[in-house]
Amino acid sequence: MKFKVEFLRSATTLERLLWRTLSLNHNMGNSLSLIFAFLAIITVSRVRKFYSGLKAVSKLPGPRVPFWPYAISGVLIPTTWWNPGESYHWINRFSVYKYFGSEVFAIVPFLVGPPGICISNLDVAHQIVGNGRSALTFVKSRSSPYLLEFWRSNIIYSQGDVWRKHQRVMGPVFHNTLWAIRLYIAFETIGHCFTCRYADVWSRTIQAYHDMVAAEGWHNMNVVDIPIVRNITFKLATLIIGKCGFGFLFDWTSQAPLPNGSMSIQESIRVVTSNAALMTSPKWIQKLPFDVFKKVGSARDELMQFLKEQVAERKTALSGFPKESEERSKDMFSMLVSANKAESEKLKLSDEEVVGNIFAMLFAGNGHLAETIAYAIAAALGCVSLHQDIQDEALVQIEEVVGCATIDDYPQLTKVLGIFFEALRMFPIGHMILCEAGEDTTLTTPNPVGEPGSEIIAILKATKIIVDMVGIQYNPRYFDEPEKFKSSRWEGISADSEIFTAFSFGPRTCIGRKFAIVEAVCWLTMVLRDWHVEPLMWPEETEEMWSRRALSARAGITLYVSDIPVRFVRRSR
Ligand code: HEM
Repeated sequence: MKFKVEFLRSATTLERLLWRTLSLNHNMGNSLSLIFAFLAIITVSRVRKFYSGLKAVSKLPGPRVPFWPYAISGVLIPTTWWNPGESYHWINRFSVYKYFGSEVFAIVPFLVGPPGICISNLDVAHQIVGNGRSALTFVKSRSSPYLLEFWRSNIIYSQGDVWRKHQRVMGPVFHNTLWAIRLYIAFETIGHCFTCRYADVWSRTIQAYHDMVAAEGWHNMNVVDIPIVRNITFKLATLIIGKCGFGFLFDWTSQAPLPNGSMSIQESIRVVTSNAALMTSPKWIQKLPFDVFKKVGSARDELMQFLKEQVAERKTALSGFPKESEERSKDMFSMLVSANKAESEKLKLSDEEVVGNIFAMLFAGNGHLAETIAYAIAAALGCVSLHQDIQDEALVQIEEVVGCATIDDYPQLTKVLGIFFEALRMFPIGHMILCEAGEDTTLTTPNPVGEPGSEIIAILKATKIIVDMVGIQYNPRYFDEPEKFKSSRWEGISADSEIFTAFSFGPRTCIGRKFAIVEAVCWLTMVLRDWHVEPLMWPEETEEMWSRRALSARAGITLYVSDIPVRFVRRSR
């Protein structure tokens, strides 16, 4: 009934006529005419949808396809010539923008989903995610309507004033901002120096490296084969975020059990992370009687409960004895709770929002925290394994910097930073930023290289906008020979520079950028200092064949890098 009312309200005269025919025929029981009328209505409404889609994107060139790539149908059907699918921009990264002769193209579906624009030009991207426009012109879009229900209100998925409220509390935890200083003064007894925060990430990463070598039994091995390198990097990432982020007490081998649960914290993080897409599917799917759904559901609920208890515990600790508070305040979770405590009642986050933020950072967004760093470091090892010369150059610098003892050495490790940046350029783990036009608007798109001037294109409200990080980072306008791994392109670019775009840019840039870079540079430094990293190849396999097999990825919530088998060969000292 609701459908009928809505349909008739928005239908054209022809569609109304067809609807009447359908109703009439239905009364007459003529099933053939019924089917015909039904198909006619569908056809007319889809044709109408298609033309309004073309209008919404100013008829920009691009694929005309049945499904929007991020609609359930578009995701479930594999990428083919008629269905772009989630990995379209990744699979076609060397050719798609060239093919359409522009850095902006439009996907217009005729069956399911909205029209959308893909962008590989930075000037245009800045018009969307940069400063300058009204916050309502382009808003963050959720790939699934169930996301908010699952992640609750948090910094990643919120907009406007709600986002500013989250940012106000979360920002100081990561940046040395005025708010942070205010907070530091207000809570001098519990405040923790902000450079120390990253020094903590650095020293714990070094510790994790040594623990890993001991626990995996590598200390007396000259050759170590690692068939799936992300298994190691995921363990590292979970450990570091667990300790520096949340103060959890686990190490490389020991597991920290959830209080009421059947699994450990690490295991629950792994289960939820690797099934994040499933958890954001409709409720009825999650209720299907499959073991995997039950396992993921209980991992999520137990973790959520555990985090709630942790908030309460930290609140008590913060108002307790200074000594006890000082201990607790060293992790970001406690900083978040105390930052929230410092806010006026009006701007405070509820306990549920605090948990929502922790939860969202652990799992939402581009996979986040553990998964993004794990995949990024895995990609760096894979890429550099094919470049012994780059490893040797990095080693010279590492040895000059004498043993990478402290975080003070970090700015001098530019070669290792270059390796990490270049791998993240080639494998942008946060592979796209999905927005949508909040109102009718325009975009100014520069003409192709060599043609001065620009063009203004009109965009209608609700059009999806994909800031394509893959497209940007493979765009020959910014990178010569983008298909080649050249870590030297980042020489002289500071770790904080927005020229490096893989962490996004503008007001909604990644707040964990420094955390991720410090951890990755530190761990890669330790590995490259002690080992040659080589591709672990099959017999008869060449480097080209290995590269095609092992250095691949697929796009989903994040860019899932494949197994990347590598071999560590001990350096002779
Ligand atoms: C290599 C690792 C990482 C990569 C490649 C990465 C990339 C990104 C990207 C591309 C965005 C923008 C997403 C969007 O606008 O849709 C983002 C946002 C964000 N990232 Fe990261 N990230 C990484 C690690 C981290 C870490 C370690 C943390 C936290 C400790 C973190 C916290 C966040 C948060 C909270 C946002 C949302 C910011 C906002 O909307 O205001 N990220 N990240």
